[in-house]
Amino acid sequence: MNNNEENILKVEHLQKSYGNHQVLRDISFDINKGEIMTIIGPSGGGKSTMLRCINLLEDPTEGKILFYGDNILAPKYDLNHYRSKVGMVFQQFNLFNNKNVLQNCMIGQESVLGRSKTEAEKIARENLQKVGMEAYAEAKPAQLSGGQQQRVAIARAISMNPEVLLFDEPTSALDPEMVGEVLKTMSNLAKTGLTMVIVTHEMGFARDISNHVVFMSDGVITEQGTPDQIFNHPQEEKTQKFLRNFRNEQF
Ligand SMILES: Nc1ncnc2c1ncn2[C@@H]1O[C@H](COP(=O)(O)OP(=O)(O)OP(=O)(O)O)[C@@H](O)[C@H]1O
Repeated sequence: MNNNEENILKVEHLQKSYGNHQVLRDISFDINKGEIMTIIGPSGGGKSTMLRCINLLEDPTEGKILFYGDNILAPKYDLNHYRSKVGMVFQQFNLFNNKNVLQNCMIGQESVLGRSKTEAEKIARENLQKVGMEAYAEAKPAQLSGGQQQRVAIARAISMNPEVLLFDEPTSALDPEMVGEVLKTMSNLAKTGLTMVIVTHEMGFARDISNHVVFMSDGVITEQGTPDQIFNHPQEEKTQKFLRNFRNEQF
C-alpha cells in the first residue's frame, strides 16, 4: 500500500442494515491517491453494498466516510461536490439506450459539470479513443456487444474527471470472450494514476492490478493487505478457503 501518499478516502466503522438484516458490520479502510484497491470475497458478503454506500446509492446505517478528511455524511457536507468527484461503473453498464455513444459520454459533462457542448464532445471523443470505441461514436448502445458497452461506460465515467472511480463487478454480466477487453481497458486506466476501487470475482486480475486487496465475508473485512500478502500468504482460514476454490481454475 502507498502509505506515504495522500489519503483520499477513509471509511470508518461503516455499518448497513436492511431491516433486521445487518449486511455490513464494521467496515474500515483507507484509500490513498492513485491506489488500486480490489474487494474480493464470497457472494453475498456485502461487497456491492459497501461500494454502493461509498457512492451514496445506499445510506449507511452507521459510520463515517471521509473524503479528503471531511465526513461526507455530516449534514452540512456538499454532496454535489462529492458526487462530481466519485464515479461508478456498473455491472449492467447503465447507458441511455435512446442516446448514441457520444451523447452518453456528454450528458453528465454538460448537466453536472456545466461544460459547453463543444468541450464535452472533445473530451468524450478523447476518452472514447482511450477505450478503443471512437469508431462507434454514432452507434446506439443496443448495437454494441456487452464488452463494447462497458468500455463506453468507462469512457463516460472518466469524461467526468473523477478523483475516484468505483467498479461494481464490471465484467460479471459479460460473455467470457469479452471479459479480457474490459480488464485491459481497466489496466490501462490504472496506469494513468486514477484512484480505483474494484469489486471483482476476477482473481488473476485483482492480483495483477491492485496495490491493496480487501477480503470481505459476511459483512466484515476479515483480511486486507498487498496482493502478495492476500494471494500468496493469506493468514485467515476464510481467505485461504475462498482462494483455494479459484486456484486451479482461474490462476
Ligand atoms: N436492497 C437490499 N435489500 C435487502 N437486502 C439486500 C439489499 N441489497 C443487498 N442485500 C443483501 O445484502 C447481502 C450482501 O449483498 P451484496 O450484493 O452486497 O453482496 P456481494 O458480496 O456483492 O455479493 P456478490 O458477489 O454475489 O455480488 C445479501 O445477503 C443481499 O441479499
